[in-house]
Amino acid sequence: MPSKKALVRRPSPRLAEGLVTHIARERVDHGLAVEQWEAYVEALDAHGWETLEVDPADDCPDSVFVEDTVVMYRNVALITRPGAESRRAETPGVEEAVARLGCSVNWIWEPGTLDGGDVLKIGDTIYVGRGGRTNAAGVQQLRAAFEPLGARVVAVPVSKVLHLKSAVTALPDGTVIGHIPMTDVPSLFPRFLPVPEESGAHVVHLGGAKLLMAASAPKTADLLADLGHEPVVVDIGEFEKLEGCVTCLSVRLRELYV
Ligand SMILES: NC(=O)NCCC[C@H](N)C(=O)O
Repeated sequence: MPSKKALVRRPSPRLAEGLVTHIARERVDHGLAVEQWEAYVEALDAHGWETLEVDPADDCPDSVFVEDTVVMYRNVALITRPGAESRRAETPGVEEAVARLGCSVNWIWEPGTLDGGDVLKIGDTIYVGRGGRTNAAGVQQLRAAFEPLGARVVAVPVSKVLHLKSAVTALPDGTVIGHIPMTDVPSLFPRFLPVPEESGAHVVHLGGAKLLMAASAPKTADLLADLGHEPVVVDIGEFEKLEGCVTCLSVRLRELYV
């Protein structure tokens, strides 16, 4: 059943201590980050998404990146076991939120690790990045959770960026977009469109032709507009300093059974 709800989570007061793995640490302006987060939430609201705030996890610096804590397929919520130990305390609040929404709940268990940012769904194909945060046991558990429901799980290597979706996301027609220098094996995707900027690889389909994108990728926004898409641009610069992107600041719930 189609639904248009999105989980978001207010930035922790400790946001500036968030993990940084592939880039140099830069000072995060907390006040500006909160303003950017509010504008991001407003952009979802303005395009018909009912945003639901998961209870804040103030002791968890990276908790705003809520996408990493749960993977949705149909109305099943797979609670992850984040690859970074400092992020594991983020999951109980998310579990409670999805259970309240009537989702069936499943879990990634030790020794599995999996971050939601490593999971890209295109129809019933679920690409999963095996990289710094998601291990082989996590991939197997993802398969076991969703293949019996009709999904096909395709594992792809990720070595150049934090998560699979730091490298690639998909347009509404299923074309995968990515910045070639950050993508391990572009040929694994049946239709691949290279984009000129690293952050241009990140889009959230808001509905219709609208694509939520970061302000840091103006050339890619022009490219996508020229192909008939309608970029909706938000500045998420403070989150990009922590390797965040537009995809990881929300979890879209499109198939709740209500
Ligand atoms: N899915 C995502 O792209 N998540 C971004 C997580 C950034 C956070 N600083 C982390 O390293 O876990």
